[in-house]
Amino acid sequence: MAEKTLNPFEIAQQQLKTACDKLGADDAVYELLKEPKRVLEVSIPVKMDDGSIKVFKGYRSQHNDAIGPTKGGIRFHPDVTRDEVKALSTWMTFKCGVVGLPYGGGKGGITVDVNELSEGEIERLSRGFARAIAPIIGDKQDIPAPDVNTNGQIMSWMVDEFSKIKQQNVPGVFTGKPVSFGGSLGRTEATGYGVALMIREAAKKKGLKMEDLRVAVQGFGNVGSYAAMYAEEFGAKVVAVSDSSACIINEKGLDVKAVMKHREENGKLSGFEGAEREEHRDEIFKVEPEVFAPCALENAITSENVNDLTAKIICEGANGPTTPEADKVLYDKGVLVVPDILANAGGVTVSYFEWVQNLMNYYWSFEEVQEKQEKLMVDAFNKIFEIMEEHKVDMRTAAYMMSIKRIAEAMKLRGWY
Ligand SMILES: NC(=O)c1ccc[n+]([C@@H]2O[C@H](COP(=O)([O-])OP(=O)(O)OC[C@H]3O[C@@H](n4cnc5c(N)ncnc54)[C@H](O)[C@@H]3O)[C@@H](O)[C@H]2O)c1
Repeated sequence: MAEKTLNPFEIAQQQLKTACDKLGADDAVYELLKEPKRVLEVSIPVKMDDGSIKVFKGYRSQHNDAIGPTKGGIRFHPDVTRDEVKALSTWMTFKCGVVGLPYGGGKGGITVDVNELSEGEIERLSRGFARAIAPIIGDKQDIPAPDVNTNGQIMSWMVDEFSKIKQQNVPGVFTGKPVSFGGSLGRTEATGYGVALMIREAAKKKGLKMEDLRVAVQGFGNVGSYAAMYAEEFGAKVVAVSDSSACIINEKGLDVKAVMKHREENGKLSGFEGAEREEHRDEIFKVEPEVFAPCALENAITSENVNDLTAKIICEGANGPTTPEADKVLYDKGVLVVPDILANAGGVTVSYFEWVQNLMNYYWSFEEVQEKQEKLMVDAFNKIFEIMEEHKVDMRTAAYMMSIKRIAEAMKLRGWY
């Protein structure tokens, strides 16, 4: 049966309520967190290449700033709505809280199909959005970053526009910039590296040795490819990876760097010569590994395929890859699901490092960045694992509980309740 689709903001509010109830939090905590503190809706006029004017709708939601400035990406997509942006900003509050970053959640978006725009139109739209949200953002106030269909170039235009308005250079107001323009080394690898770190820690808890692990990774983009590469570097065998084009399988272990090279040259996994077998992309659910890492899109593991999975560990590189129904089945089967808000927090963690480096104007080596990321994420994993065992809940609920407890304490100290 197909799962019920809920408005994303209603889902975020439900998850918040469950965790607040489990924590026994004061009613005021739910009341303070159930709605963003501020949502700005803007109209952005853009002069198109043909001389006409088009007006786009954009949003910036700042969910909670009890712990520090708000932080979260900006997406350019036709499906962007006010409620989606509000939900994503709520989830960012939890994600930052999980790794203990000194931020609350924010998110922004423009309702637009970028495929219909020229590069010049995208630049004018990006600069227009930066001007429109300039009154409420800043390196000590709200720090946006890239998300779906936005990138380092777009962040650079926005930094330039914001700096012109403020009449000073403010590189730390946006993260996800190219390394040559104040970005951090290690950011490209960060999310996948974090996923592999979480696989390693989860395996330790399950009493499994990395050398004995067979890993399958769904999705071979930024997150999936680096998750597979580092899992292999930590000693595991990556037996299958998939993308939209195919699932490639090698029981003896794929050479992940060779797969990355093939994907770079051909734009897809299909046709990789080092595979024993090439199947339909959904065969990834049937390869029976010890670890499954969904790193593609949301709603990948559903009640329809959850019973095909034999993995003992699921590490969610993607956002929202497991439906609530499938999550319950996995919990009942004793599968350890490392939740998205922890497993893919490497990205926002290194964005935080980028911001710190911008504020200091002093830049770290790649090794220093990865070392700092490892410490933050492994500590967070261990703390959440303890909460999970103490309260006999799944790891997702434990992660929400830890995060909400931190925010609730800050709100209490500020005298908000
Ligand atoms: N990039 C980051 O730093 C970051 C951080 C946190 C969370 N995430 C989340 O991770 C997920 C992936 O992000 P990304 O940046 O790697 O995106 P990406 O566009 O680089 O890669 C997505 C990959 O998924 C594949 N894919 C799509 N549909 C598929 C299917 N049905 N079966 C198998 N493969 C499929 C694509 O072919 C591609 O290889 C998203 O949910 C994103 O929100 C990304």
